[in-house]
Amino acid sequence: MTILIDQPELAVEVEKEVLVEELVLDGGFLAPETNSFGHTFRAYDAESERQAGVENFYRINHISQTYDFVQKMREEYGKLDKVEMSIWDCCELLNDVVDESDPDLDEPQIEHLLQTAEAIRKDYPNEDWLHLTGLIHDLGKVLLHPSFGELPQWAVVGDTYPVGCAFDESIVHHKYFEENRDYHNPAYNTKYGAYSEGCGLNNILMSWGHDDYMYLVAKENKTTLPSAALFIIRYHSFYSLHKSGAYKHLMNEEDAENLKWLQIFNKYDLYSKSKVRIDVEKVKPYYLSLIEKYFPANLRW
Ligand SMILES: O[C@H]1[C@H](O)[C@@H](O)[C@H](O)[C@@H](O)[C@H]1O
Ligand SMILES: [Fe+2]
Ligand SMILES: [Fe+2]
Repeated sequence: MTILIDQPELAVEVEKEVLVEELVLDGGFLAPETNSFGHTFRAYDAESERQAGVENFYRINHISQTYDFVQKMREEYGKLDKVEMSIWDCCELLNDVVDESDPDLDEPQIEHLLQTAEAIRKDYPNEDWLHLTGLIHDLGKVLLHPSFGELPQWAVVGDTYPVGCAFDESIVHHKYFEENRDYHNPAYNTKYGAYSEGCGLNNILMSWGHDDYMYLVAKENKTTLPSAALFIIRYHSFYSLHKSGAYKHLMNEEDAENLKWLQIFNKYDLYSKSKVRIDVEKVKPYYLSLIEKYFPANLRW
């Protein structure tokens, strides 16, 4: 936040400066340096109680996410014929869900949704669409739930990446791709593979999981959220792009614009992970009002 003060009298200027500082300190979101296990964030090789489980998760994920698999899942889940439910009821289903791919968090996922949204709210009080994006960005993890098909964790959570072209070295635990069938297929293992320069992310297949699923749900249920929100939901786990800058040759101009919002969003998604719980009942009325503004009462999932 920047407040410009034009030619103030000296005494008043000092007073205002103190005020501005306090506002920033109290109100802004401060990213912590370490996670709740005492490590830096996303330290996939650091010895910690979560390390072995997370690495095993990525081993199975990298072996199993193939071009064919993704095609089948998109087709099956694109039907949205599993459940009819409101956004908030879905959030509550995530009460029981813990994400096995995450080295930084072992709290139930509903806490992560609220922690993300509330952190954004501190820095962007007027962007209500971004608050709601925070709340729903991981809602696709309901795929783990029995009524949504009870998919295994490797097909729901973790970082995502394109299939149908070479797996970039910056992807977490890259070595396990050697056991992926597509790694040995010349149609899929070159820089462009099944794609072409600047074809746009909308035209590539991403490994299947909660991002693409929630994107499909939001789009097909005709959300009125802006396109940046849909982009954030769809690509927030695509760290090799938004953090490492890989795969930029597949983006088009619109992707480049939306990427700016995703990079803002990522700070709150990653660094709000903590053991400090949000009081669900206290913030619920605010989020219900946003859901009502941007979504129908019941959605097809
Ligand atoms: O472990 C995490 C978690 O599954 C997140 O929801 C996903 O967005 C991240 O990319 C991933 O690293
Ligand atoms: Fe996520
Ligand atoms: Fe998240």
